[in-house]
Amino acid sequence: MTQDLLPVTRIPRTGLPAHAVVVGDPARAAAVAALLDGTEEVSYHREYRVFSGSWKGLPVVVASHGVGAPGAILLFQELAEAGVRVFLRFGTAGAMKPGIADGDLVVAEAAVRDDGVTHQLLPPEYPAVAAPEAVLALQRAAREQGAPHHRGVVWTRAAFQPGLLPLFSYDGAGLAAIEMELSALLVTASLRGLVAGGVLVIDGANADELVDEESPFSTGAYDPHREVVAAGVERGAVVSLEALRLLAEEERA
Ligand SMILES: O=P(O)(O)O[C@H]1O[C@H](CO)[C@@H](O)[C@H]1O
Ligand SMILES: O=c1cc[nH]c(=O)[nH]1
Repeated sequence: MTQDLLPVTRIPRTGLPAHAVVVGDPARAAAVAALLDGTEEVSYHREYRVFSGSWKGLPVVVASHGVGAPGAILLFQELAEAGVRVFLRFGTAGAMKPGIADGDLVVAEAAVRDDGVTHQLLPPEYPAVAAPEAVLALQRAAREQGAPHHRGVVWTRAAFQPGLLPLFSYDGAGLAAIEMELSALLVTASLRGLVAGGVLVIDGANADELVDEESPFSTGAYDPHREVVAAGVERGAVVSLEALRLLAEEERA
């Protein structure tokens, strides 16, 4: 008999744990999953690679959603259909504020909904906010792991690089970091009464600031392939899993 699979990601409709870490890169999903006990690959279809296992006794899902919110939201929706109730996005991002260094973590309090998909689903006034308990669990886990971290509002933006049209600038708005999927996760969770948050490893400055005048498609110093970023990713993986454990502990209390 064919297993009952969800249509886009091909994850099973039932039987997944309720707590999930979601990441952009399928290779990062594998690296986070390698930290679990009893890791199993659940499915791997398109960019959506899904593992299950347990972190200090807590059953968890680790899944990749690829680059960009229109594709990522399909994973978030199907994981929610499959019974995931608590989501933490563990991604990479460009820093937008002085004092936030490469390899540091940014715990998101909210996200600007420039994601390229949720405006087709909801009025623009609908907020993308992280669950306060997720913010506090991530902050506490970062502190306990000794990971340099910050809290702030994140800009989720569909365009990674600028093109010919001028992009709106949030200069002066105090945003902490820029990435591409978080607001879609936060909105998905709010609409369904689920818990979501995000923690991002800084892999350079906002790519917009780094474009080489002579090569409009160069992202200059944007470079996620450095030791300082790899070290941040290692810390961030543990911080994400620990934060899920703290959230589960709080749910039981
Ligand atoms: O490292 P991930 O989780 O993919 O996150 C960031 O990296 C990608 C862009 O390089 C986008 O997906 C962005 O959100
Ligand atoms: O989406 C992203 C990720 C890293 N750096 C950026 O500038 N943008």
